[in-house]
Formats: sequence, structure tokens, C-alpha cells
Amino acid sequence: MTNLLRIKNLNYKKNNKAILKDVNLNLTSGKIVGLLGENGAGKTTLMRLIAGVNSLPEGVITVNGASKKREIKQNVSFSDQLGGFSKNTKIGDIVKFYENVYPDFVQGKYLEIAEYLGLDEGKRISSLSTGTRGKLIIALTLSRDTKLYLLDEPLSGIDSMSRKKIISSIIRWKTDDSTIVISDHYVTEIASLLDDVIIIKDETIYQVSSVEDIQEKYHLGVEEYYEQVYEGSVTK
Ligand SMILES: Nc1ncnc2c1ncn2[C@@H]1O[C@H](COP(=O)(O)OP(=O)(O)OP(=O)(O)O)[C@@H](O)[C@H]1O
Repeated sequence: MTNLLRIKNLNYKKNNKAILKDVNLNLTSGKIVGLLGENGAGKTTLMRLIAGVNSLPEGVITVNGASKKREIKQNVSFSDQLGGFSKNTKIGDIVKFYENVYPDFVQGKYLEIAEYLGLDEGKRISSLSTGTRGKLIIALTLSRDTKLYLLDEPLSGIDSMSRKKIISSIIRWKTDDSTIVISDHYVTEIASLLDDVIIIKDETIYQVSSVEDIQEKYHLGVEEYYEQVYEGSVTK
């Protein structure tokens, strides 16, 4: 287990309003980590800052030893929501784009995941259901050969069959030395995957715990623990 992600003294404001305050975090490699928090807690913002999509005004982020934004981008595969592509773009063209932009994109891995998830290269973005779009985002994100994967609410708005497929593809295609951070505000379905849990509350990382510690120290499952932290009935 090597140190993969380090965040030191991160502060982030938008329109003069604090979105994230005094965030400090260390993640090692080889884990599946849940990033949990209610709507608007700052999960997406934190992922965008880690991935180098948003500039970091205050604090230091290091991923796999890299701290410059351009180098960090090469070490993080972030689940892009495909908003930059026109509605008429075909899946095959998005895949070509990924191959051109990311030297670590592994076409063979994409083809395997795409086959498993039933993605058709000829389909246009505009014709994709929410579930198929979610599957495409997962296939593209996991097909980069990198150390840190950030999946921003990969199950949001997706039907239960597709959710199961997405979860099983995460398990199947995760490499041993990579770490996958999955954000969500529902916990039930991802709870069984998780090694560690990060809870964002009151604009900061309230606590990082291993699932084992949560069970041993509080005698709670991940979902109950998360709810009780938010209710204030569990303290650090
Ligand atoms: N562009 C922006 N301008 C102003 N405020 C913003 C902007 N983007 C996000 N925020 C605010 O930052 C806070 C955190 O938002 P963020 O989207 O990171 O939360 P989240 O935990 O991902 O929420 P959700 O689960 O609803 O996706 C919210 O209060 C939101 O209103």
C-alpha cells in the first residue's frame, strides 16, 4: 500500500461562499473508497479539484507524487459527464477522442467492458437512456490505465439492473494497485464494495474510517454509520 492521494489544507470558495474548508486527506493505493455526503455537501467539487478540472486556489493536492495540474490529470481518471460532446456524437467517436487525448486509454479494455455492458459504437449520445449513458461513462473512465479513479455518483438516476451491471464492472475491472473513489448520497448498494468511507459534512471531511473500524468501534454498518454521523448521534 503506497500513498496515492494527499490533500493538505484545501480551502475552496465560490462567489465568496465557502464550499470546502480545511480539507486534509490521505488515501493509499488498492482501495475502494466511498465519498459520502448529502446533496450539495461538496462531493463533486472535491472530485473536480482532485482531478484538476477546477483550479485550486488554496492548499496542496498530490496524486501519485504529481502536484502540477497537468501531471495530476495524467494520474486521475475522472468520470466526465460527456457534456462537452454534441448530441449527435456517436459512441465510437467518443472512444476515438479518448484514445487521442489519453495516452493511457486501453482500447482492448474498453472493448471488453463495452461488450459486457452492451454498448453499441454506432449509437449517438442523444439516443442513449440514462442507464446506457451511465454505463458508457463507466466504461470510458475504467478504460484508462491509471492509479486513481473518481466516479461521481455513477448510479444516480439509473435502474436497478443497470446499477448491478455497473457495480459488477467496477469490481471486475479494478486493478489491484489502483484506488477507486465512488461518490454517492445513497449508500446501500455500494456499501458492500467499500474498504474505506469518507464523509463530507459541514463543508469539510468529517471523518475517514475503514469499514472494519466502523464495525468494530461503532458496531454499525456503513449506511447506519453515515446516517448517524449526519444526525449527530455518532461523534469522532
Ligand atoms: N458554479 C457554482 N457556483 C456557485 N456555487 C456552486 C457552484 N457549483 C457548486 N456550488 C455549490 O457548492 C456546493 C457543493 O456542490 P457540489 O455539487 O460539489 O455538491 P455534491 O455533494 O456533489 O452534491 P450532489 O449530491 O447534489 O451532486 C453546493 O452548495 C453548491 O450549491
